[in-house]
Amino acid sequence: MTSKLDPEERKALLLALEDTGWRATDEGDAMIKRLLFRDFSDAWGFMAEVALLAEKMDHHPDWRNVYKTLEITLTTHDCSGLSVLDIELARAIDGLAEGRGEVDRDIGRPLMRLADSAANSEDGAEDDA
Ligand SMILES: C[C@H](O)[C@H](O)[C@H]1CNC2=NC(N)=NC(=O)C2=N1
Repeated sequence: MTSKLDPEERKALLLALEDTGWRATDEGDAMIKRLLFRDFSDAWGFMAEVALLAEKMDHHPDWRNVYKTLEITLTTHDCSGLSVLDIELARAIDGLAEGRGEVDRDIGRPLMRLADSAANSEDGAEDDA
């Protein structure tokens, strides 16, 4: 069973991912990134590659595609929060997206606040920031 990242680990790992455009979601313990592609074909091609990777990792994104935009949400359902698998998938997605999708960095509050709030709470289960 995958476990949630511990607060120290979490802070270090999430801060690095904030640089590549990952943000905290408004609800739940999850992170989100929005990519803008040239057209639907490029977005779908990218999703196909991520899907194969996710199958290999046995860890899957929650996502929403509207025409050429793609919103990817990562969380680990098995532990209701962020685990090392989300970090690994985020890094792999960032690698695949390089030079392809334009990152929308203005999609909500920073990931750092998510990292901080979990580090300060007792069990890290809720983020009420
Ligand atoms: C049985 C299988 O390993 C699990 O259901 C995996 C599949 N993919 C998953 N993906 C995500 N994002 N979270 C999970 O908890 C998860 N669990």
